[in-house]
Amino acid sequence: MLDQTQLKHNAAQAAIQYIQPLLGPDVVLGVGTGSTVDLFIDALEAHKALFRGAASSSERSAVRLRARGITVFDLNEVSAMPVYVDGADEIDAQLNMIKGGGGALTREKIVASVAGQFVCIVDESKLVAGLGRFPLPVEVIPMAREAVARRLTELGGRPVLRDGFVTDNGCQILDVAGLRIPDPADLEARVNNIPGVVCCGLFALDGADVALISTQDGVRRIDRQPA
Ligand SMILES: O=C[C@H](O)[C@H](O)[C@H](O)COP(=O)(O)O
Repeated sequence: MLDQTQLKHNAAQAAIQYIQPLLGPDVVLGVGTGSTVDLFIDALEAHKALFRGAASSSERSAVRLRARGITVFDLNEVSAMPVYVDGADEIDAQLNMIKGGGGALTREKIVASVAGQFVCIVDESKLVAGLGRFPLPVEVIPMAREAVARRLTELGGRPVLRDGFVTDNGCQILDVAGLRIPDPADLEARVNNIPGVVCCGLFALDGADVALISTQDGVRRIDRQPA
């Protein structure tokens, strides 16, 4: 029986295999944030001669990348990247996700938007029939926090401030339990439209293109189906 760390490790290794044909001397990879991505970064070190560097979705991952000898580029220096690799807190079979358990959701969405494809690496505990058990992280501008919280309550949620946490963008996170999410893209648009919201952790308008889901029986791949 593999434990969760071993499952995450296998997902990270599967991502290394997946990206290998995409590597080249000019290639900058998009690298996400979290404990699964930490293992991906560690595995990436052995291949660092085969690509130019990485653009990262957090200071945490940037520090780890540099410690492994991988050059980290400011996203403003990067006009294209073939692939972005990141974890998720929940993912459904349509490859909609909830992300932001580590608070990096906004930069994750930005870096992913530059990439040709989003490869999501998770262990099987993250695969759900419907999103919403994991409280939705919402990054807010601090002066708008209470106004945003009231609007999220009107949407049926129970927002709770992530106490003492400041994002890489100097903002705060509301974790919103209780939301019903029958249509993830619709809710993503609605939450992102609330004044004072920087970004919410739903990734449905642009979900993952490929999921590598690590199970006790091996890594299962799901490709996004055309709409
Ligand atoms: O902000 C954090 C990210 O969205 C992570 O990708 C997500 O929380 C999953 O992290 P982990 O791999 O540690 O479960």
